[in-house]
Amino acid sequence: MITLHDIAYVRSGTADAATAVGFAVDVVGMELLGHEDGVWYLRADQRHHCLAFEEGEAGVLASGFSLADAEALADAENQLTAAGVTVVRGTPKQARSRRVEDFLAFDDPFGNRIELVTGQVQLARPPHFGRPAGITEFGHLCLDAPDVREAYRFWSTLFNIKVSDWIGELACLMRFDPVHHKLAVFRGSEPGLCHINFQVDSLDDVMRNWRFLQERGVEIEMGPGRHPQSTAIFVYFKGPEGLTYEYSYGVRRIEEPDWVPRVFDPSEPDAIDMWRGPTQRPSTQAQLHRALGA
Ligand SMILES: CC(C)c1ccc(C(=O)O)c(O)c1O
Ligand SMILES: [Fe+2]
Repeated sequence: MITLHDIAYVRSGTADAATAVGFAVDVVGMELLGHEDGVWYLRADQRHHCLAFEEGEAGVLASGFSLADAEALADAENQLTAAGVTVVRGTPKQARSRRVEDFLAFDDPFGNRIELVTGQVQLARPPHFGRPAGITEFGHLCLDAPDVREAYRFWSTLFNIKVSDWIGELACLMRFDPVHHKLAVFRGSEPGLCHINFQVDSLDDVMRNWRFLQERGVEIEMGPGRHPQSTAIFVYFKGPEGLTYEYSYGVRRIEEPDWVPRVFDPSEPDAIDMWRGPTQRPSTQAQLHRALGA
């Protein structure tokens, strides 16, 4: 089993770096750490970067996960190869571009490019945020896949991944540490990045960000709302070239060794946002009361 230590980064292509980077700094609130050889590095926490824009065609390029060390990386290569997964080792130049010591790359069963990295550079100083969005850390990434159950089988058989909750066959929320999820898979017709999440420091930060996004005319995709799964309060919004960002606050941790994943019904209005729950008395109760002359 391959032991994932943490999420590392999302690497995304951009045909318009100025707009993509400008949004990440001025709207999302990240720090532009710098750029080199056509790659722009955005920072949100101790990581050197958690979002890299690479000049070229727009669209997600890879999602990076960190492993403990070189031995773990070599072992991962052996396990993936034994499982019939084609593995490509990164070159020193490519590793430098990712600010990691070493890495390997492979595709999940749907064509999502995954990179396992060691020695992701960390910076001691706190980020110089583009604006005070209250970001505390890169929280999770959500991939698209046509078959969520198959995605779960892939991740849970090869990695230290457990499912925390299901939203039917629509989404799978997975963890490899006590955080409710750091990897999610959402049903989509094509591989891709559903969204990138940033944790913020307070409920006020979610709501202040929502107001800021509205005033900037940013497309709000969903929320503010509250996820019944992690109980986090969230807002999703659209950035340039279709990159969806999510701020959320209050993601729960799962400390119970005997946690049993729940299955939420995606046909229910409150499956993703518990604030969309019924506000009226269920019609059956109302009918019953009327019938009883209450
Ligand atoms: C709808 C998506 C996949 C989703 C569902 C639940 C949570 C959560 O409980 O925090 C998310 O962060 C999501 O992005
Ligand atoms: Fe999310």
